[in-house]
Amino acid sequence: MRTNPPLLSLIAAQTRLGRRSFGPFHLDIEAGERVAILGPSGAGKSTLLRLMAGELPCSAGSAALEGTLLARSSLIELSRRRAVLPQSTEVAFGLDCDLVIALGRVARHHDPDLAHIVREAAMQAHAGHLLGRRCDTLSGGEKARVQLARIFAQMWDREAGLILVDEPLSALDPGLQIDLLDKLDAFARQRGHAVVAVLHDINQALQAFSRLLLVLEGALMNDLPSHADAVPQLEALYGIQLQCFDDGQGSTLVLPWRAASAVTTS
Ligand SMILES: Nc1ncnc2c1ncn2[C@@H]1O[C@H](COP(=O)(O)OP(=O)(O)OP(=O)(O)O)[C@@H](O)[C@H]1O
Repeated sequence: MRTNPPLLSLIAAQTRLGRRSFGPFHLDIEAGERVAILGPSGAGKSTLLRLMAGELPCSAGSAALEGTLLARSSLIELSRRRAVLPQSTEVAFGLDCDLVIALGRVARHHDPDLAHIVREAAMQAHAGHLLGRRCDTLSGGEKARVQLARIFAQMWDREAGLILVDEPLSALDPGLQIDLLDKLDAFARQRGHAVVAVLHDINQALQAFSRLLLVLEGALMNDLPSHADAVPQLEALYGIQLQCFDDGQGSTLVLPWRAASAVTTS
């Protein structure tokens, strides 16, 4: 019998945006898990992530972090236990990158290692060379690295927390995508953090994540292990055919092939 509550627990959780309702979502995230959220554009992936983060309220059901309702947690409490990298993060007022990364630690009253942690977090996110630069002068990929460094700084000296990221790699070149995904994984593994990521790249999800949440039309269509067996559900999710390849290291790679409707009519 389990004694501890799950790291994150959504129980029939629903939320609303305008007239549209999302959910009910019913799922647990356990400490140290690697979970990818996949689905077509506009399906509700970011909305689910924001519900998990406590950024959107539950209109029904509940969302709890380690047994405490998100709605009853202060922002300072939440920032100690979970970090969020949203899809777009525009920085106003031309702040320095150092300051943007340090914002990850703003909830701490006493932070004697701040400068060291900001520097180390920047190095891990390949943003060390950007320290001292104004954030509003950076390219999209450079901004993404600074924001990832902010998350690293926030969760640097925490254990078994939750990292929620929304398309963290989409502005990066392929080499940096692979490298930063490895860095995020290593960072989280060293500290026992769970990672939940909204992704558009099915191969990244299959290779670097152990569980897939498939979201369609505002609802959770499937919650299943990240494995070649998930390919039929992925095809149904996107309405495409996926050709599968063995990567020679025990994982499956997929190539989007054509729209499912085109297949049936040909
Ligand atoms: N404030 C809002 N009011 C009304 N509708 C909204 C609001 N914010 C988002 N939506 C709509 O809710 C739906 C889900 O949005 P969401 O950002 O969760 O989708 P997504 O799956 O993350 O999409 P993408 O892959 O394109 O980023 C979209 O149709 C979007 O237009």
